[in-house]
Amino acid sequence: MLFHVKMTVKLPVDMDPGKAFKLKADEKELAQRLMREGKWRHLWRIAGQYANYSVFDVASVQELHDTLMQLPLFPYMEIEVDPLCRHPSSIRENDS
Ligand SMILES: O=C(O)CC1=CCC(=O)O1
Repeated sequence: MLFHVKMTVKLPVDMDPGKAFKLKADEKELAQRLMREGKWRHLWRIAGQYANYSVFDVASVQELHDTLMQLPLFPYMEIEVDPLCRHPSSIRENDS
């Protein structure tokens, strides 16, 4: 199942810089593992914002929820999720 996810990061302005650095490093490590596993298909920066558009490919809504909740930055993100399905006019046969 494919999901389009918008993540907007809102770190407290007074967060300790060392803590922020560690959170971002841990987030990157987990994100790259999920990308290697094929679960985090796309990760795009939204220009001019501390936010991203991502596409996740997971087995269920529950797996998406569990995955998002384990992200180190989860407590500091606003997350919007849209489920995706195939568009009948798409020419990309393998994009399911
Ligand atoms: O910087 C972001 O948009 C949040 C994030 C997601 C994966 C990552 O490494 O950072």
